[in-house]
Amino acid sequence: MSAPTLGYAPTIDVDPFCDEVLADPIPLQRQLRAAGPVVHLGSYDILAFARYEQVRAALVDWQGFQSAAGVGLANFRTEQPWRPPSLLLEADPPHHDAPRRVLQKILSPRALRTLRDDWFADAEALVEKVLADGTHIVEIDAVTELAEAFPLRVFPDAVGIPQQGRENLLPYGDHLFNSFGPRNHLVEAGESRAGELQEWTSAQCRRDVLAPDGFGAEIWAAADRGDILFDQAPLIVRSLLSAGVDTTVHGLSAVLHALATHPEQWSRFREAPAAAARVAFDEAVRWESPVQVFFRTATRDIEIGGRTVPEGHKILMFLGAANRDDRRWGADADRFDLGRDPSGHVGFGMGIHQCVGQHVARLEAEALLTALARRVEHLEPAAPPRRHLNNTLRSWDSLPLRLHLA
Ligand code: HEM
Ligand SMILES: O=C(O)c1ccc(-n2ccnc2)cc1
Repeated sequence: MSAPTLGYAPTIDVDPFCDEVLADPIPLQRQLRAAGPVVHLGSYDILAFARYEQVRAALVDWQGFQSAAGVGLANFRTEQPWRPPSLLLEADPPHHDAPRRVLQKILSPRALRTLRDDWFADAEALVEKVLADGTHIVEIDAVTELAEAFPLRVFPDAVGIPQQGRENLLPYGDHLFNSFGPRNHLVEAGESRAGELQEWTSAQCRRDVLAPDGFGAEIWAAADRGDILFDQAPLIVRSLLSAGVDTTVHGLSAVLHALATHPEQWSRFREAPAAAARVAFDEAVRWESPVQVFFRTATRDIEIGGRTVPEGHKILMFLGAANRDDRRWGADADRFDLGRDPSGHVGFGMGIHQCVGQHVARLEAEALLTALARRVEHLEPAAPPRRHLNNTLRSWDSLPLRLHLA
């Protein structure tokens, strides 16, 4: 790679996708932020941003830092994508515009209002089921029994896919999020099933298998209206199946872990759960950043942070590091604090690609946390949690909790 033409970027040789960093990225995030506004990652020979200012600047500059060459390490200008590129995540305007407009309307807060009562009732039913076999104190694994169970109970039905094969959703999403990183052992472990999972996922996007009243059918109806092309409809349904489960599973795990390890915050939360639920979830997304990183590709030589990113080169945005940058969040950036205003965090991205499913995620969190607040007076870790390793997602495999019932 030609050296940047202006200034220099300090090199850090730590591999951000090695198991040790994936298990605990905080030390590397501190090192990257301290090194400077732009850092050269020796292990991949690319430039990276870990400070809030540069990450935000790159996210909103979609003309300078494009998504159409892929938002992972692989550069679609020179490498074949492992699956047909996303019409939203891996597209730039103008191609990005119509698919985005269609999903934005289908997943808007107003459109989700029709689901609110059902999702709140379902969250209560799930919490009752999980607490049923306990007396005053119940021990659970919050990952499998709550964080995975709730999205899988409500989201596939909301999309309208058949019951059969829904257990494929989590492994498909896990492989997808691994595939944004380098081809390491995590990607290799998922490759044996990748083809089968991709075929199953694509088969769920056909109009004839989708329920008549779900998000999937609404996407096909947009094609009937001419808002999108008919051959775009299945790929946009695929976006929902790719994005809609793993992300919320790990977002819910993040907020449950945060509240369980900050008991004073849980008491505060229970005083006004409806209002607190949204702040708690966004503060957990800032603090934990379930989606840790995304890449972009420079469309021209771009000056940022006093350095130049050469045209055609990939850059890596450390969203998690930006969300804990004390230049933006103050000296207590590392503290999970329900008294903070987390707005402006980049856990859902920023700009034209900002998460179009964020309102779905927030509604799921609000429903589950409100149901728990009603029945659980105190929650605490029952045993050390176990991290789930993924090239993009920060999450847990197991979160043993002890719940003291109200
Ligand atoms: C806690 C849960 C979630 C987190 C942390 C999250 C995070 C993100 C981030 C960081 C981006 C920006 C990607 C980029 O800039 O390249 C994004 C985009 C996106 N998200 Fe999410 N997401 C979550 C849940 C969801 C859900 C539930 C859905 C679907 C129902 C969804 C659908 C999408 C789509 C389609 C995009 C691409 C938008 C575009 O390119 O215009 N996400 N998400
Ligand atoms: O279109 C796709 O396949 C796709 C779109 C968005 C995500 N995503 C990432 C974070 N939130 C959602 C994942 C996959």
